[in-house]
Amino acid sequence: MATSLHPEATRASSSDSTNSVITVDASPNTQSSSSTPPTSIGDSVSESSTVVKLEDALTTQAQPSGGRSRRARASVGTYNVKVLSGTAIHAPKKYSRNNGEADTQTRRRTISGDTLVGALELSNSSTETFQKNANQLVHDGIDALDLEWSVKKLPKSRSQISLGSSPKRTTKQKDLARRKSTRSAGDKVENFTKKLSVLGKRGRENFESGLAKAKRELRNLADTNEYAKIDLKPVVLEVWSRGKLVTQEPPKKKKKKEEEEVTAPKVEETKQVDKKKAGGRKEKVWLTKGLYAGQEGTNFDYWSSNKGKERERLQDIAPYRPNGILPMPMWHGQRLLQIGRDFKLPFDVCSPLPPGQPKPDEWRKTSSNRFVGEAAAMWKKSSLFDSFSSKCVCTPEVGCDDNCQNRIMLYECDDTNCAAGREHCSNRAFADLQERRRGGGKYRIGVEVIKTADRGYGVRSNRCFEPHQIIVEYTGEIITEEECDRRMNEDYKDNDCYYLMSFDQNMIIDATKGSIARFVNHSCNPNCRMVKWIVGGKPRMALFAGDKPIMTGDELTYDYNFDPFSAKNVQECRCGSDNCRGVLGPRPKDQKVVKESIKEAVKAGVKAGKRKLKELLGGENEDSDEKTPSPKKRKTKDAKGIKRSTSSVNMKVAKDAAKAIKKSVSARVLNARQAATSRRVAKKVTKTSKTTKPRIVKTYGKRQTKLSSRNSSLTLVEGDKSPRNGARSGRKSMAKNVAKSMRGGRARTAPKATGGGTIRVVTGNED
Ligand SMILES: C[S@@+](CC[C@H](N)C(=O)[O-])C[C@H]1O[C@@H](n2cnc3c(N)ncnc32)[C@H](O)[C@@H]1O
Repeated sequence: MATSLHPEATRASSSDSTNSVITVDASPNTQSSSSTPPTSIGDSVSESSTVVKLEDALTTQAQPSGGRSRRARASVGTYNVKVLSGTAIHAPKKYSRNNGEADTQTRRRTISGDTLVGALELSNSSTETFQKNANQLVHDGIDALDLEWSVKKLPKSRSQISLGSSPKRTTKQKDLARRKSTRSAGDKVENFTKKLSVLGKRGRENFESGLAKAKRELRNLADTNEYAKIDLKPVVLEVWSRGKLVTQEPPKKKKKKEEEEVTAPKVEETKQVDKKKAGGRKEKVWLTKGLYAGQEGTNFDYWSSNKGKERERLQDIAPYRPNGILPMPMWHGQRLLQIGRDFKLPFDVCSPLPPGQPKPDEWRKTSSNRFVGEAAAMWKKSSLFDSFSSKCVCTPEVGCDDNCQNRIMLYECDDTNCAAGREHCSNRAFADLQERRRGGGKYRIGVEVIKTADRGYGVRSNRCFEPHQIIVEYTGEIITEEECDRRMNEDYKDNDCYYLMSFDQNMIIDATKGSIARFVNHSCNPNCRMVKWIVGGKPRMALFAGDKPIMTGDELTYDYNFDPFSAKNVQECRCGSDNCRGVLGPRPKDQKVVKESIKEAVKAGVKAGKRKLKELLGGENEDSDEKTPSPKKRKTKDAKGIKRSTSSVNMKVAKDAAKAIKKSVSARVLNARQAATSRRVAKKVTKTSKTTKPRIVKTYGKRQTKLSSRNSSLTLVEGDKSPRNGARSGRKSMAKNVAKSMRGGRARTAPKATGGGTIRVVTGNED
């Protein structure tokens, strides 16, 4: 039966309090089991005298507390001597092994309480000091050993203990570490050991052995479950995963978040559940739905131009999906499906024309100009030859840009006339062309002949060209006017088609033997220009891209821009452009005149009528020598017969004048209409003349009127198989006209005037 040394100790013994240090052993000792005082001397002798003193002391101390303490005092005789003497630890184990808990408690008692008390009991004789010291020492011991912390709180294993020293410790672990250090080196322990020095040898031995045991116990307890509430798992908030630092939220924060999530609306919850896997990681949507899953569509800017029904139609094909600064490739595909666009494969991917295309038989190709007959000698003799020189003053820093003098004058730069140098000069189109063609091949040459549906042969591009880039040179034989006439009358007399272009210094390029450029057709909305340049002191013609780039496969065209000498022979244009003039050449001048003539006729008629009216009225005024009265005055003043007759005469004159105006206006309108009708008839004749052979010779010629114009003009002479004389006379007149126009051009010469050469093409109809 267990009794307590102190009323508090009694309470403690009945509880699991960690402070219950001085509880009495529950050993079945008969002496101690008896609640009655000792009846024999032996009994009393067996008890230490200090026990009596202790009893007294306790009694003295317990007296003021009343009856209960008395009972406690009465039970003093039952104190376990072993316990008090500090030998209880040597008691047989069977007495202290009722259960695990009791065992643990027993061990604890043994370590700190009983031993110390026993030691004190032996060494102290004074009851009061004993009491004080006992209490003090017990408390100090408890503090020093720090047994107040629950062993349950200790880590379960040594490895877990070592975690406490890791750089990232929890507060609990830190606290534990602090306590440990206190226990090992604190002041309390120091005081306590000082006090221990007053103990006797046996007491010290007991104490030391107890301490050693305590250490062992602690080590053992480290592996028990008693270290509860300490994080069993290592607290790792940051980990490296697949080369990335993954920071986990601290548990507190996580808990808080979880609480918030619980209160959040259910919809969000379900969303998160969708996104998250069981492991807590986000589900990779693209694994199941593809890389573009969840991507928003393009902003569909290209729809902005489509309004109304068109937009509705497109909406039906695929619903509008807004947003997206840079649409993903798939939306480009969608755009293609919806809007559609002409896709042109580059030439090196797709050969533009299938094999077996019809080729012009009569064409003999040359890639450079060649003087024939007297042309070369005449060319050199010309005083203008010396004028073909220019020097640019461009610097290498700036290069030959748009301000290059040579460029403005349509002179190509070369090593002799360029100040910028080859590397910095961009005014060498012909040299570039030569370089490009040197390797040969369709792509480098860049053009090929095609057969058009209704315009004979034509030329199309085999590659893309930048705006203003040189495409192909117009080359042929350079002949004099006389030679041109001879050829037309003799060599080409049976030809349907002539390729003669007025060139320079009264010379003509005959491209019958010439470059592919001769096949380039006319368009009222062309994509190219034929321009004459001075290259190395010699004029050369070439086809250049227009203001827009040219795509692979585009048919190349330029504006023939020829000026017909006669309105009778105009060839119908089949270029098919929106702004087609209807004829090969500029819009006939009298077409504009028609409108103007009507207007002018009306104006003139009105003017004439007014004049007549004035004359009538003015004559009257002159006769009277009076100031012209106001109509009111006159009314009141001249309300007589003469005046009346005068006014009636005036009325008659006015009527006549009005009639005259009417007549003249209607006559002029009639004239204008007649003119228009005659032109329509002439056009009809021309159309029919195209289909019937032999044809009338059509002679056109035009001098370049715009000095700044880079476009060449074309003189077209359609082949004629009608009576030779007529044809000859036609050709002669054509040659004269061309020569005249060219001479005129040179007379007013400015270098720019040479920019547009006069082109004269002699062609037969292949239809
Ligand atoms: C210099 S050739 C062009 C090559 C010619 N198509 C051929 O097969 O040799 C000019 C002639 O081509 C035809 N042509 C060119 N452009 C035309 C167009 N826009 N409309 C109708 N015919 C055109 C006309 O018959 C014209 O006389």
